[in-house]
Amino acid sequence: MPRLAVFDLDGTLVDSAPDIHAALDRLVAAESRPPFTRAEVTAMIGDGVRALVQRAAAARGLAFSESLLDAFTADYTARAAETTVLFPGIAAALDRLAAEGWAMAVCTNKPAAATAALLAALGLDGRFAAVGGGDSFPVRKPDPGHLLGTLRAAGGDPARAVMIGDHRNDVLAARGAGLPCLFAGWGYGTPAMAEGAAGIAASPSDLVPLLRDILP
Ligand SMILES: O=C(O)COP(=O)(O)O
Ligand SMILES: [Mg+2]
Repeated sequence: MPRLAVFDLDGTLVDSAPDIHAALDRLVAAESRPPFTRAEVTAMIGDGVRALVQRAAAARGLAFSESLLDAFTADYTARAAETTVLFPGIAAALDRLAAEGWAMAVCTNKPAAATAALLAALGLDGRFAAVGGGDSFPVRKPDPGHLLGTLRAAGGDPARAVMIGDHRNDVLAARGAGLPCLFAGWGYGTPAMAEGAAGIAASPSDLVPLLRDILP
């Protein structure tokens, strides 16, 4: 069975904060509220779209509602790939892992529809053996069931798999599932969130050697 690398999406494979930021600004501008700073936005990413919109609404004195969530989700899904790109070095790392026989999957708290649209726009839709979105299973990260469900869909073996992510939720899901987690230090998380990770990759160019160390 091939080794499996399970990647988080936002802040790990893709720099999606600019499009998330733009969509949040459009949402609150419609309610005559001022825009966000990038730091405010990246601190709100990681627990899925409902938590994101709840945090954004609270930060701008708006009442959270299902219609606010639906408005954000529809707008963001349609425009998720306007400025979002892979972090520099990710394409080369994925190519290298594929060449070395690794299988790959995505486990993200971003809803599956926006995830699929984004991966297709980036030409990555054929790359992954499975994509587990934030609404693909009854649970999501930090619940290990999200990671284990994605791993199972990818046909992976938990003893031959590594999670790579930039948030505490990625480390917690991996630990709960009994997998090592490699922390993506270039993402939106803070250094404290790496606690419990098997290692920290400072940049995407460190990914392949560190993954080889973790799973020879
Ligand atoms: O949608 C989010 O909140 C974060 O998504 P991620 O799990 O890909 O980082
Ligand atoms: Mg992330």
